[in-house]
Amino acid sequence: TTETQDRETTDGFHLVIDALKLNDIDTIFALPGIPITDFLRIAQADGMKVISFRHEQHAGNAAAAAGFITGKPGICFTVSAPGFLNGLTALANATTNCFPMILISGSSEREVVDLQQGDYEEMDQLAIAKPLCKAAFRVLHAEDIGVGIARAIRAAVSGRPGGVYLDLPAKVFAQSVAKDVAERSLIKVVDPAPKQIPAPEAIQRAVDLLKGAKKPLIILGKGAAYAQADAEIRSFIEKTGIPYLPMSMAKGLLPDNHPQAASAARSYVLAEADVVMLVGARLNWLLSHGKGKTWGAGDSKGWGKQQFIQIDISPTEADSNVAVAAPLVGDIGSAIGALNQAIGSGLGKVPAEWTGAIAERKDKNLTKMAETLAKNPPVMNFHSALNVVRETVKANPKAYLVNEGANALDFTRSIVDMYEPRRRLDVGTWGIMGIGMGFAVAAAAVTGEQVIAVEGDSAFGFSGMEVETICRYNLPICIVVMNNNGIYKGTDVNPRGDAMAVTQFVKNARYDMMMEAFGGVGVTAKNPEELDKALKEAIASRKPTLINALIDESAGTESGRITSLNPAAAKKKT
Ligand SMILES: Cc1ncc(Cn2c(C)c(CCOP(=O)(O)OP(=O)(O)O)sc2=O)c(N)n1
Ligand SMILES: [Mg+2]
Repeated sequence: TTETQDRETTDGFHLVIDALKLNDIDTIFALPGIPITDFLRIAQADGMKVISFRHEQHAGNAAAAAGFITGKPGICFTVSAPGFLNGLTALANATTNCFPMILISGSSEREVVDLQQGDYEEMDQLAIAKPLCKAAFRVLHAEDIGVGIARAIRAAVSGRPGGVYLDLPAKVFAQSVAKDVAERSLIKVVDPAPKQIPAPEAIQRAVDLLKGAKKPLIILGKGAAYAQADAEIRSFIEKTGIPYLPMSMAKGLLPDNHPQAASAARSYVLAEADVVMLVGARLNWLLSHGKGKTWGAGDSKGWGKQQFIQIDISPTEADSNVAVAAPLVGDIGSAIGALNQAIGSGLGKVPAEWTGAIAERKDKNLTKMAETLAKNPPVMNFHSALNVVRETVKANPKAYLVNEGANALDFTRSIVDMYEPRRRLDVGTWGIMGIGMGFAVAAAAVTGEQVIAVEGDSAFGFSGMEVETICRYNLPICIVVMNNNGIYKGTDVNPRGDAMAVTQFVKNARYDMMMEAFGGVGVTAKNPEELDKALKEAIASRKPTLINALIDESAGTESGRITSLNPAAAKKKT
């Protein structure tokens, strides 16, 4: 009878949930629809936290950010074909950022897809996902769900973390499986991200290089933040006294106002250092590929005089751009731990000429910044607005700071200091717009902490509809839209005058009303005092809030810090 049948069988829906729960995964970021709606209902009824979004890209971004924050793969569920494609951008971005996430999409039946018979939302999703992510698997039988989830978890977090795709054709969910078979089919993954211990000779080679350095520098990448080896890293930096530069999402590993922080003398230390230790930082475009003017080389393709030590989980990362004199392959916790072991109480004093020269430039630049921040121009600009955010984050160091835009990004990165690890979530290696609300929802949902999202008005537009998601779950997120009426600025001109210029938006748009539309708090801030008051109220109330900060539309530059990446516009034909 169905009674006995129920007692003895389970199904694919429940096997997916049991496999995730068995591996301590309790949160799913998703957008319902055929064939996953009932799965999401059952998961929610079964006690999983299911956060349902308005566009799959933001559900995927939330999964990626959850992965970066927790070290466990974030889970994103989408419908087939168009839903899957919407999730792909987040999956590819997670893979580029080395954030662990698993995109699980329902898909059409293999026999129909492979014969191209025109199924509902027919697409060969596995083949399309493969080149864009770290690993991709498909499960055809419910009793393989345990293996599928286990392999996806291990692939997402072991070695270099990244995005994994898991394809579940619709009928797998409904397949029934005898309970005892189901029990045996589930896998609790043992040690999904095994330590990779660096070889002693690699440690010695690095120590010898540092010992001989006159101008050593450490660069901390987001990999160093992700590693959650915070005490080991801090101890190595303080024991050696070596100046360090945190890349954007490594800010806060040590407090940005730490005496050895060299960010305020960034261009000087990159050009002048003689031995540079990269910790979870790749020598990609963000570090000018390790060559050219940034590194003190005469011509743009020339190599500087630096000798590089590179701590990376992947043995093939070394020499990707310039020679690496001391590759240190292993997980960052093990590598830094072994280095701390090898150096005992330290490496001897860093030459005072070097630390003195850095201090001089830091003081000069910080004094100049303080003067700029102290100005209170009649029309609020990035500096006077971000001075308020700077003080707010200093007073709330555990708050997560989500940040995207161009000027809104670059000025926030240099003006708003971070004091705790993994609290700054931004556009990452790709410099992608649209991560804002997905990252903010993940940070708030996974940690319960206050989130402050500093958004360019263009950047906000990519995920703005998720304001409804934020209100629906009543998340402690305060969005500050840096409203300068456009992409980069609001003053662009269309020479024909028959339409707004291509980078302009509606003047003084009322983004705050979007938040009010869904029951949140909307505020317009015309000056720093109003911005400060609204931020304080948002943090005190922990209510979803959007502050529409009106910023001087002529402030800032095209593309912010990366203006030089714009191809030179063809000279106008005279
Ligand atoms: C997905 C995507 N689309 C477009 C871009 C190009 N882009 C875009 C569209 C930016 C928005 C800049 O405008 P904003 O209003 O967000 O910031 P500011 O006005 O403060 O500079 S920054 C940037 O690199 C991108 N990086 N990512
Ligand atoms: Mg703008």
